Amino acid sequence: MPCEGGVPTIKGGEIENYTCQLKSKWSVVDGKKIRREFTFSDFVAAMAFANRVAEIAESEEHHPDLHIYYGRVVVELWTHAIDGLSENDFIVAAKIDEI
Ligand SMILES: C[C@H](O)[C@H](O)[C@H]1CNC2=NC(N)=NC(=O)C2=N1
Repeated sequence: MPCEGGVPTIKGGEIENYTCQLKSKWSVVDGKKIRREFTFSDFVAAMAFANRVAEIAESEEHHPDLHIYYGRVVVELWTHAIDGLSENDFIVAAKIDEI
């Protein structure tokens, strides 16, 4: 379900319960975002990955912040509507981990 507010943020020890269920190691930023860096051979490969992330974001109606560099993409997930983490962030992270 897309988030339009009205749900509590996932906080504290609960964040760890979610991150440890992800296949890869996402770091927690300021207790309100999760972040992972992906590396690639060049810019074209990084862009191709970013476009696959965009497809997931559109189908889930939940959109990460993407920082695209030569050979590197940084993905940050947080839920704007509640200014913190929701289950949607972990669902999208799990799908990105499958790319
Ligand atoms: C109406 C629409 O589905 C909502 O605005 C969605 C869109 N994508 C979103 N993405 C993220 N990361 N946070 C949100 O709160 C959010 N809200």
